[in-house]
This record gives sequence, structure tokens and C-alpha cells, in this order.
Amino acid sequence: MYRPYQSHDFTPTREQMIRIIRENISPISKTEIVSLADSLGRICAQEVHSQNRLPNRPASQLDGIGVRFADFQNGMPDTARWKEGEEYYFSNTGVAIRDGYDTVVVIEKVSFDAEGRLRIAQVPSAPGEHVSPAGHFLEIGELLATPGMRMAPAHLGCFASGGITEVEVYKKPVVAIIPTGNELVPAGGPVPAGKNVESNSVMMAAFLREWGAEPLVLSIIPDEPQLIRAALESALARSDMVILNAGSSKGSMDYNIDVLEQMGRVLVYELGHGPGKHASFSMVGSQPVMGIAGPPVGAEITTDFYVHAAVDFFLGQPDVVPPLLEAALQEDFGGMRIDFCARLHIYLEDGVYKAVTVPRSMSRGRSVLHANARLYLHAGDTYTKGDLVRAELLVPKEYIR
Ligand SMILES: Nc1nc2c(c(=O)[nH]1)N[C@H]1C(S)=C(S)[C@@H](COP(=O)(O)OP(=O)(O)OC[C@H]3O[C@@H](n4cnc5c(N)ncnc54)[C@H](O)[C@@H]3O)O[C@H]1N2
Ligand code: MOO
Repeated sequence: MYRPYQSHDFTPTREQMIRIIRENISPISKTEIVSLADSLGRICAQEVHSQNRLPNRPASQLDGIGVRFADFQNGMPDTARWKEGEEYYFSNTGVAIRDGYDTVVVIEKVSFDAEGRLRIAQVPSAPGEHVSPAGHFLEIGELLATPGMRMAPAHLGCFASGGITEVEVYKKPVVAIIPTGNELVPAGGPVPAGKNVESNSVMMAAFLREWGAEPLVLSIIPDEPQLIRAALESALARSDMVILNAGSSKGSMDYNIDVLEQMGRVLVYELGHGPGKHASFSMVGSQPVMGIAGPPVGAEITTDFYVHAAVDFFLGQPDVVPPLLEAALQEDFGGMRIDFCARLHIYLEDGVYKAVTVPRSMSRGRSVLHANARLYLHAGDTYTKGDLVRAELLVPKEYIR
């Protein structure tokens, strides 16, 4: 299918890129049955109805004494000679009301004098007062879940009460990651001179797990078109989507786009924002392939923007935007030729959130330690010192000090 944006000249902004991804990804329809404990965070694929009625007998709503409302028909009776187990009994919260009783008096209205004689301070106002009728919490057949709902801990609790032990959920999208580059060696081993540690797949796999996808990390592929093609074919056969990492730019060993053009349709050759500008988006048949540039900082941002959105769309969910925080920028910033996603360090001073940009010159280690927010600037946006910016938080607001 012809796409007007399928051109070398089209370099999408973040919003445009998200739209292209949305247009090209269909929600996964395959489902599987998982145990209730394993269903946390999964997307429910069925309507679920309670099999239990709870309470299954009328139950006490409070700690108190169970009584017969008929005894209070003419106002407060003389309770001085009432005996436990006859006119009243001790009835605790959530416990079934004993046969022959119908009403509960809260314990705070009950007292006993020195001789042990019962005194009730207030006449119950109606029969059944402080009694939960059967089915008050849950009815048989009551709707507990609808398709598309993400399972949270409270849902698991409700399912358990409803007698549900297994849930039909959509399969996790499987995202294959192909690291490429002659200079890369696997993480955890020695790093020979001139080599670099393959770390992007570690980060990407962790992101994917966090978002509810299943990572499939392939071994490092050397910069050779036939090997990249073979790796892509194998990855596509085993996944819903592929991330082809690095080899995206203009170097003599950057073959990925050529291979993708041979195998499918390249819809986006390059982004209209940095860092991570050399990201691409292709369709091979009905499967998306996301090209992510090699340098880890850009790889982090573009994976977080676009692979996250793709996973959300595979799961039939909206793309989730991070929480925003207004902070006063402590420097002049902006005026870029293309859109740019800056990393910010926000701190709290005199009760005011203040932000400084994390300079690109800072080492990767220090900058990851330092950055707690991002700022997406459109081309030409300029800020002067003191301007309020709407930052996208990478940590909960409460963590900022
Ligand atoms: N002549 C030009 N050179 C470059 C341009 C350009 O426009 N013209 N763009 C620069 C920009 S911007 C980016 S981004 C990079 C894109 O690089 P590639 O995606 O082609 O990646 P490589 O060249 O293979 O590697 C770059 C860098 O990243 C490291 N890397 C790669 N994969 C991993 C991994 N899995 N884990 C950790 N680190 C990885 C790699 O070792 C290199 O250090 O191109 C610029 N150049
Ligand atoms: O756009 Mo490249 O990603 O500078 O880092």
C-alpha cells in the first residue's frame, strides 16, 4: 500500500511517528490461559463473571451484638436479665449472623454494669441494621472484568473472591532484538581492545518486560548484509515485531536500511528529532521492524517513545504518556534546527521545582545518574532562564528533592 510518508525526505516528529506506528500495528488476537497469580499486568481477553455469592449468608457489618429487632418494637426493652446466647450473642465483623437473629447493635453502644447486666445505649432503627445481606459484596454472575482491561492487584483479589482461578489473557507481544556491529561483545565478559559492550539489548529487554511484552534477544550479528537478512528472517518467524539495533547511519558498515528495503517497505528512514535520529520504521509483510540507532542515549529515548507505543498498540491499549511536572529552567535553552528531546535534572529548592539540562558532553554514566526528566522541544522552541517548562518525569514526583 502506498504511503505518502514513505520517503527519504519525510522525517517525522514524535507525534507523527506515534501516528505511523498506530496506523501499522493491529492488536494481538491470540490468547492464552494463565493462573490468577500470573495474570497481574496482563490484558484480560474475556468477560469474567463471579461464580460465588459473598457473603453467602447475611453477615455482621460491625463488631457488636446480634439481637432480634422484634425485641425493640416498643422501644428499649429491659435488657438487665438478657443472657448471652439467648436474647443476644457477640457478633463480629464479616461473620454470618446466627439463625434466629436479624440485627446488630454496634459494640460501642453496648455496656455491662458491675453485676454484668447488659445495657444498650440506642434502639436499633430498623430490622437488619448493620447486617450485610447475602450477595452484598459479590453476586453470582456479577461482571468482574471486560476484555481489554489490564489486571491490577485489586482485580486479582476480586477474582479470587469470585472463585476464579484462571484468566484468559492476550498473549504478550514477542519483540525480537537483533544487536548488530562488528565492534560489539556480549555484556558480562572481557572487553578486548577496540571493542564495545553490547548493552542496548539488556536495556531494551528490561523495558519490554516492564511494558508487558516478551523480549527475545538474539546474538550479536556482524555488519554483513546476508547475515543481517538471515537474522531478520529468523527473528520475524519467531516474533511479532523486531528491533534492529545500530548500523542505521551512513557508515561504510551501515547496511540495515538496504536490507530492510529488499525485504519490505521502509516507511520512515530517519526521525525529525534527536537524539536517536537514525531510527527507522519498516513493515515486512504485516510485521513491524523498528530500527533503533546504536548510541545508547538515543536508543533509550527512541525505544521508550516508540517501542513502548508499539507494545501498547499490540495490547490494544492507548499510548501512555509520562506524568508531567512544571519546573523553572535555570538556563537559556533551545533554538534547535530539528526537534530535540533533552534530558533534565530537576531539583527542589525553596519549594520550587528547578531544572537544568543534562549536557550532551556529560559521560553516559553520570548523565543516566543525573537525569530524572525529559523535555521534548519542537524545532525553534526557545526558552530563557526562569521560563517554566513542562517536563516528562522519569521518576515519581516525590523522588525529586
Ligand atoms: N557521517 C555521519 N555519521 C554519523 C551520523 C550522520 O548523520 N553522518 N549520525 C550520527 C548519529 S546522530 C547517530 S545516532 C549514529 C547512528 O549510529 P548507528 O545506528 O549506525 O550505530 P553504529 O554506528 O553501529 O554504532 C554507533 C555507536 O553505538 C554503539 N552501539 C551500537 N550498538 C550497541 C549496543 N547494542 N549496545 C551498546 N552500544 C552499541 C556502537 O558501538 C557505537 O559506539 O551515527 C552517527 N554518525
Ligand atoms: O541522533 Mo544520534 O542519535 O545523535 O544520537
